[in-house]
Amino acid sequence: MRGAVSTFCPLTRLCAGVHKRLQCRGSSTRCVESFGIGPAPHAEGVRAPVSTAPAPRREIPDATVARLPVYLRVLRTLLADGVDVVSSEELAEAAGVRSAGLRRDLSYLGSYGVRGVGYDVARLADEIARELGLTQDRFVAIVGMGNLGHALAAYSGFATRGFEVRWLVDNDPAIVGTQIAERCVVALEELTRQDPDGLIVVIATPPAQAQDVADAVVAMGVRSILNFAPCVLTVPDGVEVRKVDLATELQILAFHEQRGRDDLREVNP
Ligand SMILES: NC(=O)c1ccc[n+]([C@@H]2O[C@H](COP(=O)([O-])OP(=O)(O)OC[C@H]3O[C@@H](n4cnc5c(N)ncnc54)[C@H](O)[C@@H]3O)[C@@H](O)[C@H]2O)c1
Repeated sequence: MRGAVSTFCPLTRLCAGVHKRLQCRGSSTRCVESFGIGPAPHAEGVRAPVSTAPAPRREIPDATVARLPVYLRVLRTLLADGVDVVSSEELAEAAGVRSAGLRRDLSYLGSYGVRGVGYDVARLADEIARELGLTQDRFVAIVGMGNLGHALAAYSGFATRGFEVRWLVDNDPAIVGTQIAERCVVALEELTRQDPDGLIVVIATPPAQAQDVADAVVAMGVRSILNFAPCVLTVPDGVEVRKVDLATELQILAFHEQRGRDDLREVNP
């Protein structure tokens, strides 16, 4: 059935070639939805598959997920500048990626743009935000209000990307109750009494305390942790931990720089 619709789909004609570019997988409904052009009449004798079942979730590679926030940032800047449509080349250049890679990334979302026209900026931004789970309110709790915690609390970039820093947490009685970045620091016990829905916990404690903090917030129902402490956290299935380690990034840069120098020496001994 899917093959039959793919072969005879009248949208090839109606979309003036766009449908081919979509590499139709047999669903003209999907084509209509992808381009927001409204339902199309179907050729005689050809029936579009009608399904009310939700489309199966497509696996998205981690590398693509990592680039989606970059695309979203660029798209929101374009929106703020009043740009309605952007070509894949323009979007790719602004995001610092190749346009073929960008098109492949966006194809995982079912976004193929319109040939010769480009992507609808607002629509694509919405799609990416939805895919990233940013249509739900997200709150951040920073645990550990030392040097790093202070810097993170003062960082305005969370709010501009839709993350409200709601809780600043420490276990030092000298710090609990003080104001940092116009917020009152609370004890960890206070945080664990809160609703975990939409909460992401940032751990900025010394490594020796990070597992205890992770255990406490997992027990309250938190499912997302961003860990700055240089240690491996053990968490149950269903809890996602991302690790940030600037020193590791520097080591990777050092590795590539050394490789580059070695390559040059091989060319010009
Ligand atoms: N990933 C990175 O790139 C990166 C960069 C800088 C620092 N770090 C790491 O971030 C962490 C914090 O660094 P820092 O310089 O801010 O340290 P810091 O000593 O200045 O601050 C740590 C804070 O954590 C609090 N704390 C300790 N145990 C706690 C607990 N159980 N509950 C709540 N609060 C607790 C302390 O009271 C203190 O205020 C360290 O693990 C450090 O190695 C990582």
